[in-house]
Amino acid sequence: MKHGQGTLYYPDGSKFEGTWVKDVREGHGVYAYPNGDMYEGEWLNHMRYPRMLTHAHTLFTLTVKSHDHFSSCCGNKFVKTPIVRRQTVMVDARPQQPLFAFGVIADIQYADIDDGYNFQRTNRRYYRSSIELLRNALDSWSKAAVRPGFILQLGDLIDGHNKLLAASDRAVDAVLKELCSVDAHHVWGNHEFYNFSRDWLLRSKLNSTPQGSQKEVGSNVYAYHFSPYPGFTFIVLDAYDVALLGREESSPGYREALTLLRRFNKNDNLNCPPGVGLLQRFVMFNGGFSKKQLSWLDSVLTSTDERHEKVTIACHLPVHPNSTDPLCLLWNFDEVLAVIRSHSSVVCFMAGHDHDGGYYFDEDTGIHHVTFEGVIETPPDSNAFAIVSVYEDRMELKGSGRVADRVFFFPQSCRS
Ligand SMILES: Nc1ncnc2c1ncn2[C@@H]1O[C@H](COP(=O)(O)OP(=O)(O)O)[C@@H](O)[C@H]1O
Repeated sequence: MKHGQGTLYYPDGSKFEGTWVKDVREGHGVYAYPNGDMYEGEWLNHMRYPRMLTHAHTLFTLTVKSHDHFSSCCGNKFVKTPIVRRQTVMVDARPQQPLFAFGVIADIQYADIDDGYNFQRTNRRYYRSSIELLRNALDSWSKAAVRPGFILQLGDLIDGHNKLLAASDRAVDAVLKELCSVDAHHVWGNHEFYNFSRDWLLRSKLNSTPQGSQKEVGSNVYAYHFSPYPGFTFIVLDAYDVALLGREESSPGYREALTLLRRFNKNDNLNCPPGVGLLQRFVMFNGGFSKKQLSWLDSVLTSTDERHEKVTIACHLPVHPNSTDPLCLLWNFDEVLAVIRSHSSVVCFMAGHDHDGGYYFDEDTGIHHVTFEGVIETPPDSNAFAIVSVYEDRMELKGSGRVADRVFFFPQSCRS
């Protein structure tokens, strides 16, 4: 990961020399283009600073917090030097008050059991205290200057261990009781399917589809969209639409997913990743989108493009390889990237699943890909949640604990 002062040489012959914050160009830097052009100035979220300020009338300074525990070399081309702890950037200050705000939390994985570890035994898991961290998040959201209008719960609400202990109902009731005071939009993750069938989930309180849009994609797919504020749409996607999880072994859906998975994964244990690199994503605890869901997404985005809206997508599995460990990537990530890249309205893609979190700004499209740090691997004395304040030209994410602060500027093409 690039963090601090350094120089990166790009394959096209260009070069950036300046400051990085968790792989993102931020602060002062010089970009040399292959044709000899140069830009020296301030950078934020990978973007040249003046480009983002074309609409600004008044300016104020915003201190962006950065974590100080990442500082390693990227191949042999990144020169590591001391890291930046804080930086001051300038942002458009016209809309002092956000239009609205929302909360985000991922991978709570609550279970009333003692602490444990992930499969590789590299990260500790705090099953029992994860519900306490959810309470911290709810308390913080309730005291925010602009209270979140809704919460994006990015999946894996309770842990698969509950199934083994016949405690699934008790655990999900306990967590949903905490969430009853907020308008939560629930995304489904692999642990939902360890505990419950797809039919059960569709009939449960974990189905947060708004009234009226129940059958838009098809009766068995859990995907919908909603608009909390004029000009802004949020889309919840079903990452296990094509998957072994949640399907009866005798069903056509299971057989179709098994055929696909077996093409890439020859291991007896299908949770054991095949090969290296991006191939690792072909494991049973991941899934993908059907053609039906992709074409529904395409049609929703066609409408949001026409209305010049800003779209945020919520999904359990990340879809950009640079925003996650490849082990956690959606099976047909390339197909969904092709769809969202063909539309101008998508500004942000939010996911969970990879508990270490990740972030990548796709410069070509202006889409921010954020993977949220998981509550389950967050020590009881820390936190992992965010509040996102939405303005006309940007979203400001204020992270707590392991979640870093970020500013997501909207691409020019989205601005009305
Ligand atoms: N390399 C692996 N080989 C075999 N099984 C694995 C491997 N990695 C994970 N698993 C299994 O896959 C499931 C999901 O893995 P886990 O790391 O617990 O995912 P999550 O982060 O969603 O909790 C678990 O049942 C785990 O034991």
